[in-house]
Amino acid sequence: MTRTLVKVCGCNTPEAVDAAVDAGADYIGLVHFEPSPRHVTLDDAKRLRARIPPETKVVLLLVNQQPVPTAMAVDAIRPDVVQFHGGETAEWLGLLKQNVTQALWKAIGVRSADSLDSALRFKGAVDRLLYDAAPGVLPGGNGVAIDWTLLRDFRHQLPWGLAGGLTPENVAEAIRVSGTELVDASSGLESSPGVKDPGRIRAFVEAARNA
Ligand SMILES: O=C(O)c1ccccc1N[C@@H]1O[C@H](COP(=O)(O)O)[C@@H](O)[C@H]1O
Repeated sequence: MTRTLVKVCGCNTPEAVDAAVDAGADYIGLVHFEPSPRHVTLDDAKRLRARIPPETKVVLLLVNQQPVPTAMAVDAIRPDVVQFHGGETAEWLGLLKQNVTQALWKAIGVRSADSLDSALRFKGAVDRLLYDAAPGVLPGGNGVAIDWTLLRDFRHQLPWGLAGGLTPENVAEAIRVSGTELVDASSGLESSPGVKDPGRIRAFVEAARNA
């Protein structure tokens, strides 16, 4: 049985970061996007990053940032992964990939099987695709699930992961149906928008591990 990788995203306090580390998450996401209730400034992100041990990977989430702010954020935080969750193009990400050491992930808003075909344009430009619901109020973090069967039936050409509306209650089923090797959750692990619940973080990691 393969071990499913687990990302806990939107950790914006020391308590949330510590809960995700203690639960054994593989990746911890820091959201640097002002409209989000999970936004952290670069100074706060740096402080949170310092609490994360090397065996837990840090993912910096950016949305439609220009090249200079992107470089500043990457230099300041030194994440292991940069996750792009906006309308960033394959061309731009391909250029960026030549200039940074971090792994690059691109979130894809999935509406239908066509979304998966169209995302193949990111082949060579990013290291992983993260399938999420199509943008709603925010570009992500809306707690909306996608049709997991689309992923099971697709011939994947890049490493990929599943996001969108995952919770401790549905993650085992999501892994079983989609066949994903990585799950990513944010709003489903909260007691209110932007407030992580340590108990739900623990339950999510445990449910994913036992799936
Ligand atoms: O979490 C946010 O506020 C956010 C803001 C802007 C872009 C992405 C965001 N979150 C990411 O969206 C997916 C799905 O989240 P959810 O589990 O449905 O809440 C995940 O990668 C979040 O990190």
